[in-house]
Amino acid sequence: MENKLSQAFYSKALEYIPGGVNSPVRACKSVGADPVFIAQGAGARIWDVDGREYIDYVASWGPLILGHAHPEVIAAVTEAAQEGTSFGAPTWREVELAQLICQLVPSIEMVRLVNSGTEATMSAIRLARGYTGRKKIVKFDGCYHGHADSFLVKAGSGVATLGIPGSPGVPEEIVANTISIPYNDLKTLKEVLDTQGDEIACVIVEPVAGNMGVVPPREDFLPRLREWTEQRGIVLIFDEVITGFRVALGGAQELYQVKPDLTCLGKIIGGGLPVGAYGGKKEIMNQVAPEGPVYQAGTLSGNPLATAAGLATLKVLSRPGTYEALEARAEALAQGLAEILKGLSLPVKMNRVGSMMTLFFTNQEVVDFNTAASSDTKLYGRYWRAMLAEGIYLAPSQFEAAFISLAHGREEIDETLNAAAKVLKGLI
Ligand SMILES: Cc1ncc(COP(=O)(O)O)c(C=O)c1O
Ligand SMILES: N[C@H](C=O)CCC(=O)O
Repeated sequence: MENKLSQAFYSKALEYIPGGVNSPVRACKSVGADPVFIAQGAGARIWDVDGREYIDYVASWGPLILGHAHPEVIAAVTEAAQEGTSFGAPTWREVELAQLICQLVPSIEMVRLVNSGTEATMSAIRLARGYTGRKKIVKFDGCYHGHADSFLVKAGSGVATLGIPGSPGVPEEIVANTISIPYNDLKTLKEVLDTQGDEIACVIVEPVAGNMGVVPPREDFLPRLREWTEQRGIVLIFDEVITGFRVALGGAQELYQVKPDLTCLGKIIGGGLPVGAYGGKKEIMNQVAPEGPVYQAGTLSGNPLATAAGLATLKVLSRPGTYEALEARAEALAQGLAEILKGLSLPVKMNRVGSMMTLFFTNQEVVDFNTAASSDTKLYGRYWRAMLAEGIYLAPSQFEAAFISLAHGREEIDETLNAAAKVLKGLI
């Protein structure tokens, strides 16, 4: 594979950027490859700096649900940029975006915009602690909530990919207040809530896990979580940074009909520009400064370009039939892959919720991090490299999701299935 320019950029990057990348999973270490440097994207496709074309299932790790360089998003960002890129003062698009989020996400009555998913989750747990006057937080093994100190305990995504148990630099005193328990495990959850409930400020959960690969919630997991936290005055936080506007217009809370107290958003609401948000019940959100005492701020928060891209994206997503179209494409891909796998004796399990899916290279049903971790990551690496050679760009880790966008049409799905048929046969 001709990749001279990617190699040259990577060599230079290694001199100036730790590991040559600005986020660890991009380094492709776990799939035994060097990163491909991307030059441009359009619709479902991207091109690397050496001119090779790929069908993209990373979608910037989820934000690009409309595909790359969607004309309405580009027009909105261009118009906003011509008016000025940042003011550090209130602007009208922030209010429009906040209103739209409150209208579309069932549990959100008020929302604060920030610059990343990490800022959103970090601020949400501070708010939950401030509101309840309690210190402990509960999270689930293999879920990833960004890289704030409190979350770097048995975390998913790059932390799981690189096999890092926690992180040096995170004080023990901080993570002593983080309890991490298995996903989908109601028995352990009940025990923890029964024994430590009055010290617990919040439970934070990915309502569909995406950062240990895709793991759907068991049928009673979210309803019990809601019921038991409410009974104990614990704030329930849905981290919908991936699932927000992905699995339904109103996110996982709409899909599963469970309302959290606070919701964290990011990715799609920025249409590919840096953004995050946390919102929920007015009674809790009113505790945020300057209305209340819980401090949180941001120089670029509510940025005109990011809010313009987010508004344009949400407007397209709000059109009738959008999620049905997305589901049809994802289902076609999933069915095609299932057909291919049926004829092969490969240890592969597929998990999918709407337009997010993962092929786990294991014989076990994947319901939590332990079962996800039973995957043969070396085999995934072989699959990834062979798919890349066929022009299919997948997440360079077993513990991530593949994202289907509205730009993935029949042509892209068929090309992907042809490649997968060839590659999966070659793995036997
Ligand atoms: C569920 C979830 N929460 C939080 C984050 C953190 O978001 P960001 O990378 O924008 O800080 C991510 C992704 O990185 C995520 O997938
Ligand atoms: N899984 C992460 C986010 O969802 C991947 C993004 C990153 O850490 O670079």
